[in-house]
Amino acid sequence: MPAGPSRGFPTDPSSVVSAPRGEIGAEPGIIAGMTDVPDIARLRQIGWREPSLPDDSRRLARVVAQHRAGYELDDGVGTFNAQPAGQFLKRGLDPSVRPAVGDFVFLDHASHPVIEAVLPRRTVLSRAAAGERYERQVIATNIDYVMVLMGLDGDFNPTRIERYLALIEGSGARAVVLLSKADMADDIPGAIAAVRDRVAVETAVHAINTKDPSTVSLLAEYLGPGSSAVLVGSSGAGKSTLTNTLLGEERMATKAVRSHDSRGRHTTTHRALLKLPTGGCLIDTPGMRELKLTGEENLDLFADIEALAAQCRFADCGHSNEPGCAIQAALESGELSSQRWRSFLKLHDEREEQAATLEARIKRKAASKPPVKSHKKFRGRDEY
Ligand SMILES: Nc1nc2c(ncn2[C@@H]2O[C@H](COP(=O)(O)OP(=O)(O)OP(=O)(O)O)[C@@H](O)[C@H]2O)c(=O)[nH]1
Ligand SMILES: [Zn+2]
Repeated sequence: MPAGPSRGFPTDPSSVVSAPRGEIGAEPGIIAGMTDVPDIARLRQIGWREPSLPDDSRRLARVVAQHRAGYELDDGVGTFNAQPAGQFLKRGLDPSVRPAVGDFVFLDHASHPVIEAVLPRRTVLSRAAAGERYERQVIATNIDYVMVLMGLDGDFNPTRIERYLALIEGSGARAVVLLSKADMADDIPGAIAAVRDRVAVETAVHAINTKDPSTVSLLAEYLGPGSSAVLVGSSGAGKSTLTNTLLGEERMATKAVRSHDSRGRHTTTHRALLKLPTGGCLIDTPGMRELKLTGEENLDLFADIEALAAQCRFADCGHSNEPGCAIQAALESGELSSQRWRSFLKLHDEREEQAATLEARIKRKAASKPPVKSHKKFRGRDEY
């Protein structure tokens, strides 16, 4: 796993994706009526980890939301809207270099600010996206902790946790598993053991009651100054309730879950960067809330299985009844649990299926003549 939050923020200016200054919307002559450059303490609250400010006179802010019409930013003083520079609107540009939620960006000083550059990202959460090419869609950047929330009620499903972790793997962010509704569970140690069986030893697993204010102190180690976290998990898992508890106030609408399947209604309609009393921040984007498998997750979590498979006598072994199958041997000896093998197969099948769908879509697209599109208009990523 790549280095986590302790990793420094790269500030090598040569790696900053930059648009030529003043290319679009710079509106020379309009001097912004802006507040002072925010100090480091304010930036810390929005997740700035560097000991100092970058040596650049431009305004620094963080992207907290992306709308069809542009971006919403927070500079530690307040939120405001901004447009991307022309550089980011070019057709054919790899979408992953466009500003994304979580990015620190440089802006010009115009009254209608323009994002001129995206600073290097310390972590990138992304998923595959269907397009003319096989591309990555950035979900959020510069996230230190992804808190995977799962209720200890009908929602509890250790296999799903494994799948979330596969998605987080490789992002640079660390996963923290939070088993909510501990106050309603009968067998907490059993549930924790079931999860522990499926996650890396270094992954933290906590059982919590999201309504209990003492969870704040339990989670404080992840949410200190300069830290950025996101909460993910299925609807009804308790993300909004936990957010309220962490904020110490009722900021998010929560609704009772439907009793037949323990799933909640999707009650969250906004996305934002929330500054927590513990000093860190929570990025709350609907797109993050239910991470979906895309067909491109890496299967590093199953490196042991890949290693076993490499020992099979035949390179194209189907791992069923081929002679010299190392997987079958490991299943027989108990070295590999059948449950873990089934999880691997499930994830693997899902991945293949998704990849096939994506490929078919790309082929269909290539076969049909591309429509004439205007590339002048800013077209944001679809809202979720
Ligand atoms: N007893 C108990 N109830 C909880 C806990 N966490 C959440 N709930 C309840 O579960 C329901 C759903 O919680 P939410 O916080 O709205 O869930 P969510 O994950 O934000 O759901 P979406 O906004 O739909 O994604 C609410 O009725 C909460 O009061 C917990 O730890 N213990
Ligand atoms: Zn085999």
